Amino acid sequence: TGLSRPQRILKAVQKNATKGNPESVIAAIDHYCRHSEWAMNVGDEKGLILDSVVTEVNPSTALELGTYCGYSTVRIARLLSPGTKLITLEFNPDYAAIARQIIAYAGLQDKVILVEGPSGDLIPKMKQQHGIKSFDFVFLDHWKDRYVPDTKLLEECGLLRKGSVLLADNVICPGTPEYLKYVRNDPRYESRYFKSNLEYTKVEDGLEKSVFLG
Ligand SMILES: O=C(NC/C=C/[C@H]1O[C@@H](n2cnc3c(NCCO)ncnc32)[C@H](O)[C@@H]1O)c1cc(-c2ccc(F)cc2)cc(O)c1O
Ligand SMILES: [Mg+2]
Repeated sequence: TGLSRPQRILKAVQKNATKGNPESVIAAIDHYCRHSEWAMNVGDEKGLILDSVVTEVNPSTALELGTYCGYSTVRIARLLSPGTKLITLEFNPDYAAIARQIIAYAGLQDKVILVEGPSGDLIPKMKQQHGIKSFDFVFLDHWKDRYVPDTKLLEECGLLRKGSVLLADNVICPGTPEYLKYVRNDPRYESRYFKSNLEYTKVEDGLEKSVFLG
């Protein structure tokens, strides 16, 4: 039945990007998804907001929920200081295999730890498996109905500290109403909405940045 969409995205990277050049990998995926076929990457517009928050936080420890093809993984990892790593969780082995190749093509394999499996099982293992005390930065971009349970799990596992920053994609489209209620009503969070557009479209979407106050 031919190639999958992630496989076609990988081919576009191999054809149009320069090995070891993360900017060219990002540009190749954005060009392909804007002009050939849409895919659920955070994209170039929301990607600039992601970049600015990652740069501001300059995290020593970072977590991404939902790798998919690794587009936002590359965006985040390219901005990390030397010696720091991004842990990204992906439970679909086919997507994980593509993401590994895209991350490697960007030359960022040494800055990324891609762990295959469901976040619900993996989050409680972060301390003992990866020596994580807490996460400075978390990017939520997996199933939208999992943002609240996984945020609560991060709290319960003691993986958030005073000042940890959560950045959530798609809070308008497809939408995460429960999550917005949670972080906007809980006094332990200071939240702010960054208005943007759904990747590669003119439809409104945005990112919610929430600082855990401890
Ligand atoms: O649905 C969207 N994203 C989901 C991402 C899922 C990826 O994350 C992986 N994943 C999911 N849950 C978990 C999990 N844990 C939870 C389960 O145990 N643990 C580990 N990995 C997980 C999947 O395997 C995928 O790789 C979306 C849609 C639109 C959209 C907008 C408008 C439209 F018209 C159509 C679509 C736009 C977007 O930017 C979007 O992000
Ligand atoms: Mg998304």
